[in-house]
Amino acid sequence: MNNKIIVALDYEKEAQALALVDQIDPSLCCLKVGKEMFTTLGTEFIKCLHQRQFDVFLDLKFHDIPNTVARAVRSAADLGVWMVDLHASGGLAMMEQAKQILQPYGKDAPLLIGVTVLTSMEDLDLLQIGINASPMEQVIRLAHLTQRAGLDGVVCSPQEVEILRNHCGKDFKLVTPGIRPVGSDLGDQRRVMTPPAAIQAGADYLVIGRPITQADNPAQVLRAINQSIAELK
Ligand SMILES: O=C(O)c1cc(=O)[nH]c(=O)n1[C@@H]1O[C@H](COP(=O)(O)O)[C@@H](O)[C@H]1O
Repeated sequence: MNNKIIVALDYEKEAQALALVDQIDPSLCCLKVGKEMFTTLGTEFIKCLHQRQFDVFLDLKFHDIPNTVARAVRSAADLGVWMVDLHASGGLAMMEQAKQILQPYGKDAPLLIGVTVLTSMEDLDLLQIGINASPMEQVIRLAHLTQRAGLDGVVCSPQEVEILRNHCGKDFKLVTPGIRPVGSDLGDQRRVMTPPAAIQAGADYLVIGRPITQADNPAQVLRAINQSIAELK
């Protein structure tokens, strides 16, 4: 898996998503299907992307009792997705059970990733939900818990990557949304970095949505971002 870019296909309609997908090559990026498109289109859409040879990150951020989450993760594995995620704040038992259910899949199991603190959140947002810690402190705490449960990595903001790399080692996957090329709109993202800066900090994968999907020429923007990363030493 050499692709560093995961394009977040956050579109209302299948035709909009396929208009982009059909212009690009699977060597350029992986694709993320999230709550909007999965709720509208379901598993058929995942199969349609697999037919086009793309690796798919099923981003449904499971968060429930251990039994329910583990069974949902097994369904994702049966779909053949490359990566699936759950909220690390669901706790150790939930994450351990989800990891456990993937054992029979061996090396065909999807990467199982824990979401730490959403990239849209800052100190005050955490305080409002009763967490009296900075995003950095909370991300580190949840990353340790995720690693203890045996998961493959975490979703965090690019701003936490450098420190997490030291805490969690080189093999722990760091997946970072909150990516904004210079000059692009922040939208609801708060803890952000540019694509080259996130890669230089040590991110394994960059999740990028609107800067690509809302562009006049999404395929061209994707190629430009890949180029900006390829130029890094
Ligand atoms: O798990 C995610 O992918 C995710 C976690 C997070 O903390 N922040 C975050 O933005 N995301 C997702 O990453 C994508 C970012 O999209 P843009 O803000 O449009 O680049 C969206 O599909 C979000 O659902």
